[in-house]
Amino acid sequence: MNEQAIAQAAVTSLQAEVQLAPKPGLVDPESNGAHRDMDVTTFAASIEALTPFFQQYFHAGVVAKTVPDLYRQLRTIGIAAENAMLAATAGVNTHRGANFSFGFLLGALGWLMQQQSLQQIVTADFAPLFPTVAQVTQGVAGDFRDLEKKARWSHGEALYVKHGVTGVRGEALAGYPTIRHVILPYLRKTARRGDMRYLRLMVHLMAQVEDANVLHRGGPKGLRFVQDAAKTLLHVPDSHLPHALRQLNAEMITFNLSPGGTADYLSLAYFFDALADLATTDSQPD
Ligand SMILES: CC(C)(COP(=O)(O)OP(=O)(O)OC[C@H]1O[C@@H](n2cnc3c(N)ncnc32)[C@H](O[C@H]2O[C@H](COP(=O)(O)OP(=O)(O)OP(=O)(O)O)[C@@H](O)[C@H]2O)[C@@H]1O)[C@@H](O)C(=O)NCCC(=O)NCCS
Ligand SMILES: Nc1ncnc2[nH]cnc12
Repeated sequence: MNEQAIAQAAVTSLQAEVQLAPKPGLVDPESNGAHRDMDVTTFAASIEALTPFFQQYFHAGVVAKTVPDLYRQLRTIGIAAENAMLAATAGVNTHRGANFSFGFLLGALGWLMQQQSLQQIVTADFAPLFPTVAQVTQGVAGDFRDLEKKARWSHGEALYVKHGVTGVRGEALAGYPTIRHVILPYLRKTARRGDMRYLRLMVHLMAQVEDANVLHRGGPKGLRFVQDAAKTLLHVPDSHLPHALRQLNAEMITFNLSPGGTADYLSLAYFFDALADLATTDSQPD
C-alpha cells in the first residue's frame, strides 16, 4: 500500500463532496448555499492547498514511535495545513473541520498500519481504527481548558462555553462514533455507488448530527429546524429527493443555515469507500 494512494483518496473525497448536488445550505456546482464568501472554486483552491499535508499526516503515523509524539506532530502539521488553506482561500474557512478530521484519521491509520494491513483493517469493518483515533486525539481535550483566559474564542470554543457542545473535538475524542455507527453501517447496507446514495446519506446525517455550524448560525432553534426538515426528507422517494433538497436549500439560504459538519462527514464517507476500494485492488494478484 503506498502512502500516495491513501493521501490521494482523501483529496478525491473532498472533491467528490463539493461536486455532489443539490446540498441544502452548502456549496455545490448548482448553488453557493448559505455562503456569500465561497463557491466551488474556493473549495478547489482549498483542496489543492491541503493536498501535500494529507501524505504528511499519514506518514507521521507510519513512522511515529509513541502516541504522544504522533499527536504533537499531527497538530503541528495541522496548523501549517490550516494556514496554507486560509492563504489559498483569502482567509475563508472552507475545510478547517475537514482538515482536523482527515489529519487525525490519516495519522491514526498510518499508526495502525505499522501493525496491520489495510486489507485487515477493512475486513474488520475499520473497527480497530476508532479506538486508535480516540487514543491519538486524547491531547485535544486540552483545547477545552482555560478557555475563559482566551481573548477570542473560535466558533467551536464559544459553543462549548455557552452550550457545552464539543463539536468536532468531541467526535475525535470519542473515536468518531458518527463514522462508526452511522456512516459505515449505511455504506455497508447500500452497495450501489452514485449521487443518490450520498444524497440519502446526507439526509440521514442532517437529521441527527449536532452540527456546530448550524448551531453557530441558527442556535438550537436553527439546528432543530434542519434536523426536523431532514427527518421529513427521509421518507421522500428518490425521484422527488433532488427537488425537495433544492426547496430546503432555498429555505436554508433564507435562514442563513449551513451544515458544514455534515459536509465533512460526506467527505469522510467518500474516503472510507475509497479505502475499501484500495484494499480490494491491493489484494488482487497483479
Ligand atoms: C478543532 C478546529 C476545527 C477548531 O475549530 P472550532 O473551534 O471552530 O471547532 P468547531 O466549531 O467545533 O468545528 C470546526 C469545524 O468542524 C466541522 N464540524 C462542525 N460540527 C461538527 C460535528 N458535529 N462533527 C464533525 N465536524 C463538525 C465544521 O467544519 C466544516 O464547516 C466549515 C465551513 O462552514 P462555515 O459555515 O463556512 O464555517 P465558518 O466559516 O466557521 O462559519 P461562518 O463564519 O461562515 O458562519 C469548515 O471548517 C468545514 O470543514 C466546523 O466548522 C481546528 O481548526 C483546530 O484546532 N485547528 C488547529 C490545527 C489542528 O490542530 N488541526 C488538527 C490536524 S490533525
Ligand atoms: N460543500 C460545502 N459547503 C459549505 N461548507 C462546507 N464545508 C465543507 N464542505 C462544504
